Amino acid sequence: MANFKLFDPPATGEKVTMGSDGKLNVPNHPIIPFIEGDGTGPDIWAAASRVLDAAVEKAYKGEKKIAWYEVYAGEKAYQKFGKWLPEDTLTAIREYLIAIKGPLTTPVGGGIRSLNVALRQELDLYVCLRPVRWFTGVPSPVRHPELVDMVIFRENTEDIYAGIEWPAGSDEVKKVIDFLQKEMGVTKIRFPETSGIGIKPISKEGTERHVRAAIEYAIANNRKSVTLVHKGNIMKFTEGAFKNWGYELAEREFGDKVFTWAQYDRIAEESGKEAANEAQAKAEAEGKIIIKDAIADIFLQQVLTRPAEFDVVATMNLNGDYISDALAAQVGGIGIAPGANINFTTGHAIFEATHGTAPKYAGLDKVNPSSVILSGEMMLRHLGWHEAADLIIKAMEKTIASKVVTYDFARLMDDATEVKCSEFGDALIKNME
Ligand SMILES: NC(=O)C1=CN([C@@H]2O[C@H](COP(=O)(O)OP(=O)(O)OC[C@H]3O[C@@H](n4cnc5c(N)ncnc54)[C@H](OP(=O)(O)O)[C@@H]3O)[C@@H](O)[C@H]2O)C=CC1
Ligand SMILES: O=C(O)CCC(=O)C(=O)O
Ligand SMILES: [Mg+2]
Repeated sequence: MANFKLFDPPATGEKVTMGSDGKLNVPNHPIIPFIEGDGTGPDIWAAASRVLDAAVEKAYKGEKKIAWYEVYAGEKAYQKFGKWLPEDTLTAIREYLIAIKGPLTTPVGGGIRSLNVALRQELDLYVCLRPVRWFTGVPSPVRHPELVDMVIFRENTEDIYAGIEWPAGSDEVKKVIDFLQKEMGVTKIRFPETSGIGIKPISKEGTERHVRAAIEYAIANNRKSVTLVHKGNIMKFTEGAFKNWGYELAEREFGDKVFTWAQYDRIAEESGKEAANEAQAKAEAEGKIIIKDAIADIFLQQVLTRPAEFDVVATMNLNGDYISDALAAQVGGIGIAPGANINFTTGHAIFEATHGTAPKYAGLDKVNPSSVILSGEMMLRHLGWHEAADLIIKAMEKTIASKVVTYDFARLMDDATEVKCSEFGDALIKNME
C-alpha cells in the first residue's frame, strides 16, 4: 500500500484497478477518494453523497457499497494541514484510480494557481468530458432545448492553462520581451513596457490523444459527428494545428469508420461539390462518423441556432472552458452540468461538476446539487454500476417533472416548489424506484 502521511484510507474496501485489456476491475466495495470542495462544496457534497449511496443501496441491496475516503485540497486542506494540495491527495488518487471532487476556489490575478488545473495536470487527466443534455421540464433560454445533446471533449493539460506567464513589469517578462524582439524579430507587441505575457503550448501528441479519445467515444456511443472547434484562422500554429492534426489522425487511425471535411474538400477540389456531397451522404448512410470543424466564434452562434447539428465536440482547454458553461446554459444552467477528467490510458479519473464554488451561497444549503450528483452518476456508469446510475437519472427526471427544484430552476419556472439543496437530495432519494 502507498505511504500516507496525513490521512489514511478506510480500513475496509478495495482498490479499483485497470486491467491489461484497458478495462476497469471494480470490486464490490471500492475505495473512492473524494474532495469536499470550497464554498458551496460542503452543501452539494453532503446531498450528493447521500444520493449516490442511496442509489447503490437500492440497486444492489448491500452487495455493493462505496468505501468513501476523504482526501483534502483547497481551503479545508490549508486549514487542517497548512497545504493547499497535500501529496497524500495525489497519492490517494494515483492509488485508487477513481475519485470525485467538489469545486475549489482560485483567486483572480494573483495568489495560488488553480488546484483544479493542478490535479488534472499532475495526474495527466487529459480529457475533460462534459455531456450536455436536457431533462424534460428544466427551464431553458432556448426554444428547443431538447435538440441539445452534445458531449464536450475539452483538452485538459495544455493551452494557456499550462500557467506559463509573467506579470507586466517583472524582470522575467522583460527578458521574454527582449528575446522576442531581439532574437525572434517580433515587432508587434503593442505596449512592450506594460505587457504581461502568456504562452500557449498546443502539441501534436496532446492533440492526437485527445481527438483519438473523442472519436473512440463517438464510435462506442453511436454518435454521428465529432466537431473540432478552434480559432485556427488567428492562432495558426496552435489552434490551426489542432484542427489539422485532428483531421490527419481521424483519417490515419479511423479511416474506415469516419468521413472528414478534409476529405470532402479534396473531393470537391478534384471532382466538384456535387461529388463531395454525394460522398458525404454515402458515408452518413453507412453510419460513418463525420469529422468536421468549426471556428470557435461561429460555433458559439450555431450551437444556439442549430444545436441538432452538433454532437461530440473536441476542442482545446480555453475554448472548452467557455463552451462548457455556455452550453450548460442551454439546458438549464451550471446547476445541472456534470463532468469528468479522465486519462484513458492509465484509467485515472476525477469526476467533478462544471461549475465553481459559488461563494455567495456557501453554507446556505441553497444551490443545486445536480451537477455533482450527475458527475457521480457518470462515475457509477464508468464503474459499470449502470443499475445505480439509471436510478439517479430516473429520480432526476421524476423530481424535475414534479417541479420540485432548487432556487436556480424555481426562479425560471411557473408553479415550482422551491426546495433547499439537501431537500432536493431527499426528493431524489424518495423518487428512486
Ligand atoms: N472545477 C472547479 O472547481 C471550478 C472552480 N471555479 C472557481 O470557483 C470560484 C467562483 O467562480 P465563479 O466564476 O463565480 O463561478 P461559479 O460557477 O462558482 O458561480 C457562478 C454562478 O453560477 C451559478 N451557480 C454555480 N453553481 C451553482 C449551483 N450548484 N447551483 C445553481 N447555480 C449555481 C450561480 O448563479 P446565480 O448567481 O445566478 O445564482 C453562481 O453565482 C472561482 O474561484 C473559480 O476559480 C470555477 C469553475 C470551476
Ligand atoms: O480552476 C478553476 O478555478 C476554474 C476551472 C474551470 O473553470 C473549469 O474547470 O471549468
Ligand atoms: Mg469553467
